[in-house]
Amino acid sequence: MTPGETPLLAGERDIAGPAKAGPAGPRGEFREAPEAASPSPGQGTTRGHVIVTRGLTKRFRSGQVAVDTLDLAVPRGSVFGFLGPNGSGKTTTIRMLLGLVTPSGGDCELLGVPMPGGLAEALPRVGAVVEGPAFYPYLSGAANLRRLDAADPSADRRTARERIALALDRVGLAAAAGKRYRAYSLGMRQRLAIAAALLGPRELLILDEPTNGLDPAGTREVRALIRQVAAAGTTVFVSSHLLSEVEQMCTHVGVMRTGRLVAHGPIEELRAGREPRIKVETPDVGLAAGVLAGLGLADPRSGAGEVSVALGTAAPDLVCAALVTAGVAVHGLAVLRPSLEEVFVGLTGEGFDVDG
Ligand SMILES: Nc1ncnc2c1ncn2[C@@H]1O[C@H](COP(=O)(O)OP(=O)(O)OP(=O)(O)O)[C@@H](O)[C@H]1O
Repeated sequence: MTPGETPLLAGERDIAGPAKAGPAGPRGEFREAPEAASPSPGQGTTRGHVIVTRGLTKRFRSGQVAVDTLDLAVPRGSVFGFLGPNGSGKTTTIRMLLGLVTPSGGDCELLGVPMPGGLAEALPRVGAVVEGPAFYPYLSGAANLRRLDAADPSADRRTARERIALALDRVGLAAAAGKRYRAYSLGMRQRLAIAAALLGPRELLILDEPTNGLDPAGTREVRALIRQVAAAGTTVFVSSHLLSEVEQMCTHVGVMRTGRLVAHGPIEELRAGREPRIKVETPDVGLAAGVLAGLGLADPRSGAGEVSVALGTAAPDLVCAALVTAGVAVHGLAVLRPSLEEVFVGLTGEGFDVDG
């Protein structure tokens, strides 16, 4: 959210879609940007990407470059985590995608349609929880959705009732549909915002920091909902400043830092790109190190009462057996896989605030 901007509802990040706006690879290899060449606008649909940007840039009048030559490609069917610390340009990017902010340079394409020219075609197929109208505290969840739906010129009046019921059901609020909004928990409020974004069939759901300000229970609710929405076939593009959150729910990730994309690709490939290590806890560090070296395991690191090496393709049980056979007192043995954070640090050369 832009500094100085006030949420329409206290304590909450509002709302909803269909993505409103004024003029508003499949599993490729994980790599560092900018070498990760995105498909050109116009290639998005053929390559199965729902969002494609090329050189997308936003320089505000103040001179601030919020987004700097962004090349992004979001595969259809993914849950794409748009990760970066506060102020790294995530919201500005989303606003440009939805036609809420005019880019200063570059191109973007939403669902295969060049923006902003194709807004009218693309936006009804996109749900977004970025900004928008407030929910009314004294109206029920269902009544709030009826108001939003009635205000959407692209929505079909004849199907409103069933679409609203379906949306409430999808977010698990069917039983609380008649309850006043002000009685909703923060998690329920955010789920209602997502329901508002799902009032029609959407190919893409864009969520800007959907768990911001939520308690752990609300966060879990929203995460579970995102997984469900994705499992039902909607691509989800979700921004977050929390690495652990992205790691838990996303299939792909793009990492922003000061307006630039510093890495992007499938999370699994990112993890797989790092070699596991095996750590032995033992009072016989020297002896253990010798055995591990004898097995051809490289990159030894010794500490007090422990030694670790790169595991490579060796089987941990055989390593353990070799240690024991050689007389090493094995007090503990663990295969360590680097956390995503460690991988990012390796890729970007620095870490960032993962806990918010
Ligand atoms: N309207 C604006 N005018 C001037 N600068 C802006 C404007 N909107 C955003 N910025 C600046 O652009 C940079 C990127 O902001 P943006 O909101 O896109 O980041 P973000 O990653 O979404 O962070 P947050 O989660 O805190 O919103 C920040 O330095 C911000 O202060």
